[in-house]
Amino acid sequence: MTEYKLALVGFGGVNRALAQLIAERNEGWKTELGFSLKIVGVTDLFLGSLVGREGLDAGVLARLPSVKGALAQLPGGTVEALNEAVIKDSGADIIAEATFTNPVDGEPATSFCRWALEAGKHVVTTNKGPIALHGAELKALALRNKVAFEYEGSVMSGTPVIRLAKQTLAGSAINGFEGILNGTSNFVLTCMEGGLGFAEAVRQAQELGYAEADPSADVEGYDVRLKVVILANELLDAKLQVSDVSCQGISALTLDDIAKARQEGARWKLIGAATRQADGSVSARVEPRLLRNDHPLAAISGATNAVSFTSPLLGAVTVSGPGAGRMETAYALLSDIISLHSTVATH
Ligand SMILES: NC(=O)c1ccc[n+]([C@@H]2O[C@H](COP(=O)([O-])OP(=O)(O)OC[C@H]3O[C@@H](n4cnc5c(N)ncnc54)[C@H](O)[C@@H]3O)[C@@H](O)[C@H]2O)c1
Ligand SMILES: N[C@@H](CCO)C(=O)O
Repeated sequence: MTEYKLALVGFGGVNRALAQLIAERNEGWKTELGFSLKIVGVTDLFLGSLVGREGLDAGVLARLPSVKGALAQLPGGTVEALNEAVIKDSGADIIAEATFTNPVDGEPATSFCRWALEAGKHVVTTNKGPIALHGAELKALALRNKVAFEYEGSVMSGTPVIRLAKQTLAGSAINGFEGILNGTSNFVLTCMEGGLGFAEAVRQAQELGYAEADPSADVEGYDVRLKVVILANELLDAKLQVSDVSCQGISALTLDDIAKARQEGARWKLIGAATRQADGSVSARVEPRLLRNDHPLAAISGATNAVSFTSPLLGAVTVSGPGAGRMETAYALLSDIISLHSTVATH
């Protein structure tokens, strides 16, 4: 039975939920999944860092108070985030990277991924920055170092989209997609349909763990733009850069706009879409769209997301499920580990 040693980089909502999952389910995974996980390192800018080569108590970590330097209160912990040491020297086989998404240059997460891959460690991440901005380089680095680089949670949280489309829709010649790809903005629009103001709806999304560290990334569409780039490059072989995708968010929509749409049998949705053109190029955009109530994406409410892939063989194939949430996204990290385990097991 395999035991993977895991280091958690960024110990906010997602990696803390992963620690909770490990605390509650690790024993069962031995028989269910054929492996178990041992946390050997944790590092976080706010909480500090801690290495325990013999294994740290996942339950204690999951219950750690969210106060500055909290990891220094545990034996051997420090107030500094010793990211490089935890990534390279904690003895981890897998780095679970879940620091904040930087939509501008993907840092420092991209460097964390590079350090790990260069050191021969598998990387699982929910961070959209490194994939959208440096995905090709990091995938090549992983290949050269014969390790896995998995990022299912970077699009639609725990809902399987990337692997599902790449594996089970392989050969279907996907030629475009459109979707609701941001939990926060869809949650905000749903709240506003119920009469709640924009600022209060954003505050609730933050409290529920859906929003980015800077929620303007959610409501201005920048987060969706990263996801559109990831999906287009993965599934349409598009080689898009972030600047190729036009982007408009939902912050200009008022309660009046939303109420008027409802009276007319329609709903505002933030849509991310990409289409293969006749010349083979791929065009992509992020924009609020007014959808009639009978549109398949119109009924998607709250933090739920959905994406419809179009293929000449199948027509539209739509996947829907949680688009954000701490535990839902932690599950995506587990699904990445399951995937790398099956790859490692067959080599
Ligand atoms: N929460 C979700 O629903 C969700 C869903 C999908 C993807 N994601 C992505 O997953 C990642 C983590 O999300 P989260 O909700 O846990 O965010 P979070 O803000 O709760 O946690 C991020 C943590 O990273 C730490 N951090 C920031 N900079 C750091 C640095 N330089 N070194 C070490 N630690 C650093 C912060 O202190 C914080 O504790 C983000 O990239 C986010 O975009 C989140
Ligand atoms: N802030 C993001 C998290 C998931 O990527 C959202 O609300 O969709």
